[in-house]
Amino acid sequence: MEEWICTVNDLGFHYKRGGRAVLKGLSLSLHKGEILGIRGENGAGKSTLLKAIAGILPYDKGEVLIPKEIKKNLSYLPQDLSLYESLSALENLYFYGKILGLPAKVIFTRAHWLLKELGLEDKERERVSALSGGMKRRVHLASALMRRPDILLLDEPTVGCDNESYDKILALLRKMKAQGTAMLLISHGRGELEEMADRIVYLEEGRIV
Ligand SMILES: Nc1ncnc2c1ncn2[C@@H]1O[C@H](COP(=O)(O)OP(=O)(O)OP(=O)(O)O)[C@@H](O)[C@H]1O
Repeated sequence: MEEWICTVNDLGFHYKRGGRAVLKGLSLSLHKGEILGIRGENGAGKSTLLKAIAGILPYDKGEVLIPKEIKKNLSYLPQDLSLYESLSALENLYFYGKILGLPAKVIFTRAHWLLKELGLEDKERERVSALSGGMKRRVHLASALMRRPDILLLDEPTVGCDNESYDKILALLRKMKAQGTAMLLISHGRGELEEMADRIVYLEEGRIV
């Protein structure tokens, strides 16, 4: 049997506001090094599921099992951009590296590498506010990769991207996979899941069907 890295059993969740159950006994497993694609209609609960796995939402019932040493090395990329517009790409990455407690030298080495991989080496010192939407998406992804994660939770990583940004982002994700990172990937876009995922599951009515 394949080794799992994250198992979700019978997960239930409802938002206080709204009251309706969003996750209704959802179960899934993510295996080591795997990319698991998650599909579902708008409002099916995909983002809610990622937040519950990331530990941001306290679920009502069920369990999320992630080995302790892996849990410390989990990254979550939210759908909404979380960048300081008035800071440069490099300064944003410095900020995220500091949150992780990394030494400055390590931060700069990693940030330069990420920005180069994403085709932004000549934009390092530009304010984020001056970058295109696709370039912002690339910096946003880099912010979640300041340390190589064992598990990466991706909520629409290429939404609104031009072709170049899309290609750069997928190329970096492939590299991360080759380095052993497992991913849960939500996407609506242009065959991204077919291109990237080892398996695709469907979320419907709060469950995987
Ligand atoms: N903070 C919140 N408070 C109350 N209800 C919420 C909140 N966030 C999401 N919801 C509701 O929970 C349900 C699931 O939302 P969620 O964002 O998880 O779906 P999704 O599958 O990611 O949708 P999309 O594909 O549109 O991003 C929706 O009905 C949504 O309106």
